[in-house]
Amino acid sequence: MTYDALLLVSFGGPEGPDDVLPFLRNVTRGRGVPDDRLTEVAEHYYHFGGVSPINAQCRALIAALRGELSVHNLHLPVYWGNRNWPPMLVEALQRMRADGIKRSLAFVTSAYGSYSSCRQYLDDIAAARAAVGVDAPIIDKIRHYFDHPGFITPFVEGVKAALPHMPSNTKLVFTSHSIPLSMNEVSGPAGARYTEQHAEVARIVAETAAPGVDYDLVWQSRSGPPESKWLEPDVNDHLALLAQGGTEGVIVVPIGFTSDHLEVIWDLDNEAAKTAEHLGMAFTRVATPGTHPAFVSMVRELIAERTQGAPAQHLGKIQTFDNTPDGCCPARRPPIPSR
Ligand SMILES: CC1=C(CCC(=O)O)c2cc3nc(cc4[nH]c(cc5[nH]c(cc1n2)c(C)c5CCC(=O)O)c(CCC(=O)O)c4C)C(CCC(=O)O)=C3C
Ligand SMILES: [Fe+2]
Repeated sequence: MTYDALLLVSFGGPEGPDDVLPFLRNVTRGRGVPDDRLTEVAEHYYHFGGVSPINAQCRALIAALRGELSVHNLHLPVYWGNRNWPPMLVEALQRMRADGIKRSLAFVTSAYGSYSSCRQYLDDIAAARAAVGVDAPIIDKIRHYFDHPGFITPFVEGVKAALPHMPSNTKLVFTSHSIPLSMNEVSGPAGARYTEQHAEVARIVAETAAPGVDYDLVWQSRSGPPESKWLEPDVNDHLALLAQGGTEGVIVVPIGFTSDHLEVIWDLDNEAAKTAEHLGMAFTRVATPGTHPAFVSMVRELIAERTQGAPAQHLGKIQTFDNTPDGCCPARRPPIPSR
């Protein structure tokens, strides 16, 4: 297959205080997220002047990708469209159509399966194509890359660099975004793909970077009404449990995320770090891939998989698809049970 463009698809985030509430409404439209939760999350954004770092991180990734592609003599224009805040997917597809793009690969800033981390991106791409209408470019999403060396390596390096500075009784704490249990249950053809893929990443990073050091996989940033069941334990509760058991330090590894956006700089660097401080534990948070050269090269390698049949690189042992087949994760989001 040949492609004439690469489209970066991301979440989007507010770029000033006036953007915060409209952005939150875009994200949670029809989702049953209570107002209390929105007010609380708005405060997290206001703490940073209403600016999420995610758009700047996308711009940095695009700049790095353009460099990477041109160094390798790949003349593929790079476009950018977000799901929830400008530049929106629709505008990106309109620009692509105006530029004569017929068929593009899409790299999504989420490495895993599940409705929220994969299918929702596909749904939003499909909706944007429908909105653009006739001659909208065809978009093929690049596969889940959770166990690609380019995603794993930055976390491995981060853990290795942190370990010598930590107390002897230190544990690794892998974290990702919590999702409703109902969403995890229907994720992937056999269910629980989201948690399985994360467990595999935690295992690979731990065994490579810190053999013999205990580790756990926990969840953060849960949303929805308090009564509904989401993946647990929460990172803060887990830190309390570790402290009770005599753990003196934690290396928190945010494997759920590709860049240091708000879930990382607020929910971990602020909330979880404070929790650790109250508990008297040393705390280090490892960087996300961001624009790490291995991560940037990974995108080029994933393109080569699709265009030149380059062998798929997988460090993990679980079966994954090269691409998301139609049957994978429900095309309609499983409802968050409401109160
Ligand atoms: C799995 C997952 C990822 C990782 C995969 C991926 O990266 O896509 C992710 C990423 C992100 N989530 C983000 C922001 C938000 N997520 C929310 C709400 C929700 N997230 C969910 C899941 C995920 N979210 C779910 C099931 C909800 C409940 C509502 C719904 O069913 O949709 C809300 C509403 C308020 C709240 O309740 O927190 C906000 C503001 C940002 C931007 C950060 C920034 O601005 O820097 C990013 C990268
Ligand atoms: Fe989210």
